[in-house]
Amino acid sequence: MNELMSVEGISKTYTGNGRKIAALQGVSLHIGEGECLGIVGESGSGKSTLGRLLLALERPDEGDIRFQGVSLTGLKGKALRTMRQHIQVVFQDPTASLNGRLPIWRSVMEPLDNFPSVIPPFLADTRKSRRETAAKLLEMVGLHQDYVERYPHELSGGQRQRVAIARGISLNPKLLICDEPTSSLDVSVQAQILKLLKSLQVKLGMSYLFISHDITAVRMISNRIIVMKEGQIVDRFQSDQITSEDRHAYTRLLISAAG
Ligand SMILES: Nc1ncnc2c1ncn2[C@@H]1O[C@H](COP(=O)(O)OP(=O)(O)OP(=O)(O)O)[C@@H](O)[C@H]1O
Repeated sequence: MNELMSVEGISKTYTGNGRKIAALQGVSLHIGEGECLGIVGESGSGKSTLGRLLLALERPDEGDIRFQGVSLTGLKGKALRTMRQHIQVVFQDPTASLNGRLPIWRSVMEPLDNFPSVIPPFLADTRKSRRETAAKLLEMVGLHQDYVERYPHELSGGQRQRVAIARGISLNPKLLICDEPTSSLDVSVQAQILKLLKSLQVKLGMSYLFISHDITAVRMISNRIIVMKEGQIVDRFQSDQITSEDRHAYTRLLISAAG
């Protein structure tokens, strides 16, 4: 499997209330092309910080992040913008990530409006019309095209997350960072969203970094899993090795807490 992203020894420290918080300490990992890497750990273990650094929204204090061999840590201006096209994100709370004053089609089109020259193969027939493009993207995430004219408050939580996923895939990214994408949803809706993410990954050949505190959700979708605790990686394994005796005591604790 070709390597898409590699992370070498990254650290990030924040200062809050006059004290230093080591959010990440010497984290190294890689993500292969077409693979889903799961990141699991309890609240505060550094998962979202890792996601923000991989999105180049923040820079690490130490270490390097490479995307297809190119270091993100040194990128600026146009080069950074171009790279962003390939790494997209779906956050936990679709209500916060969608603008409540805009019809759905405008939110879905936001990334494509920022990259007018990008024409993903699955949008080749529709790219001339923004509403048609949005309708096609909604169809890809299992929503009827009539939803293009609706507003976020008219949709359920699961439907809003589908809209956020439609926006996340719109530029045909190589990597989709999913930061707790199912955590705000009811259990039955969570399963549907995981199923959708899985099928889109196969269809579009994307890689995922799937971040969650929920080891059950992570194991359902990931090829490999990394377990984080207090800013460090404490365990890493293939998903089918989750019950192996080699698992770290903390991984076992997460599994037994999940029931
Ligand atoms: N901008 C910031 N300023 C100060 N401290 C921060 C900042 N961002 C994160 N932290 C701290 O860094 C640590 C790691 O936070 P992070 O959000 O990455 O963890 P997490 O595993 O994603 O947890 P959660 O699921 O609760 O978001 C926490 O102690 C958090 O309070």
